[in-house]
Amino acid sequence: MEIVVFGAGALGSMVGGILAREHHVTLVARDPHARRIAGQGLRVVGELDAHTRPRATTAPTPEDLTCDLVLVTVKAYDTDEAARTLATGDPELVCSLSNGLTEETLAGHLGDRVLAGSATYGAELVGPGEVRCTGVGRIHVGEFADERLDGDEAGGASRRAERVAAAFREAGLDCTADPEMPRRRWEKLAVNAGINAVTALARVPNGALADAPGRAVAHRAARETARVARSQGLDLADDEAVAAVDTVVRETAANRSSMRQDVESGSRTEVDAINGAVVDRGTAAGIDTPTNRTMADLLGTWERERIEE
Ligand SMILES: NC(=O)C1=CN([C@@H]2O[C@H](COP(=O)(O)OP(=O)(O)OC[C@H]3O[C@@H](n4cnc5c(N)ncnc54)[C@H](O)[C@@H]3O)[C@@H](O)[C@H]2O)C=CC1
Ligand SMILES: CC(C)(CO)C(=O)C(=O)O
Repeated sequence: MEIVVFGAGALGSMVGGILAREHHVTLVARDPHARRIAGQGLRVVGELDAHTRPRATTAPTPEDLTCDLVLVTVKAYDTDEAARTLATGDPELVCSLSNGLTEETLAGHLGDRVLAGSATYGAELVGPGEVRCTGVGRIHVGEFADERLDGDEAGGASRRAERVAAAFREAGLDCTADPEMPRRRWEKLAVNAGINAVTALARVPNGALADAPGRAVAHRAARETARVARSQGLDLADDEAVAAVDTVVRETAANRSSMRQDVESGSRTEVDAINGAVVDRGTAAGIDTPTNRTMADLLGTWERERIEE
C-alpha cells in the first residue's frame, strides 16, 4: 500500500516506522525529525524494534497525498489544518488515530473517505529519527458514521476497513476492523474524558484514579459522556463507560496521561476535542455535563494564561 502518515510525532512515527516494513510509507513531519529520517532512516525502540527507511517530508505535494491511505496522527487541535492540506491531494482513504472526536472535522473536508481509528499503543519521541514504543496495544479501525445512519447501514466493519486492518497486520501491528467502531469511539472518549483531564489537573499517574476521590470524578465524567453518546443514538450504558475507565486505569496505572504530559511540558492540551466535545454535543442535545464543563473550563483557563505569558 502507498501510505502517508500525516503528523509523524510520537504515535505517527512509531506506527509509520513499523508499517514501512511492508508498505511504501511517507511521513509528514517537522524538522529536524523529518531531515534525520530522510538521511538515516527511522528507529523504533522499546517494546517494538525496527529500523526502516520511510520517505519523510515537511511539505507534502498534492501528488504525495494521492495515495491509498492517509493516517492522521496530529494532535486533535491540528486536525482542521491537516484536513485542508489533505484535500489538496486525492487520498483514497483517510483514517484518524487521534484522540477526541476528530473524524467529523476530517469528513468536513474529505467526505466519506474518512474512517475512524483508535490506538492503545504507547509512543514517545526520543529525539530526531528515533521513537520509543512504550506499550504494545491494539489499533481498531472502522466506519464512524453509524450515529448518522440507520438499520442495515449501521456498524463499523466494512471491506475498506478490513483492507486497512489487513495492511497493518501484514506489517506486524495488532489491528482489527471493528464492527462496533462508532460505539468504541465514544467509549474511548469516555475513557479520555474521565482520565486525561483529572490526571492533568491533579498531576497524578493514571493509577491514582483507582481510589476516591479522583475515581469518583472520572466516573462522573464518563457517565456524562455515555449519556451524551446515547443521545446521539449510540448504545453505551453508564456502567459500561465506567467499567472502561476502571479497566484503563488498571492497565495503564503507571502512565502519565497525554494531557498530564502536555500540561507538565507547558503545551496546549486536547481538552477541547475531549471534554469540550462532550460539553458541546451535550448542550446541543439539552444534556447538562457539569463535570466535563468544569474540567474544560479549568484547563481552558490554564491554556489562556499560558498563551498570554
Ligand atoms: N503518543 C501516544 O502514545 C498516543 C497518542 N494518541 C493520540 O494521537 C495523537 C498524536 O499524539 P502524539 O503522537 O503523542 O503527538 P505528537 O505531538 O508527538 O505528534 C503530532 C505531530 O504532528 C506534527 N504536525 C502537526 N501538524 C503538522 C503539519 N501540518 N505538518 C507536519 N507535521 C505536523 C507535530 O509537529 C507533531 O510532531 C493525539 O491525538 C494523541 O492523543 C493516541 C494513543 C497513543
Ligand atoms: C488511555 C490513556 C488515558 C492512557 O494514558 C490515553 O489515551 C492518554 O493518555 O491520552
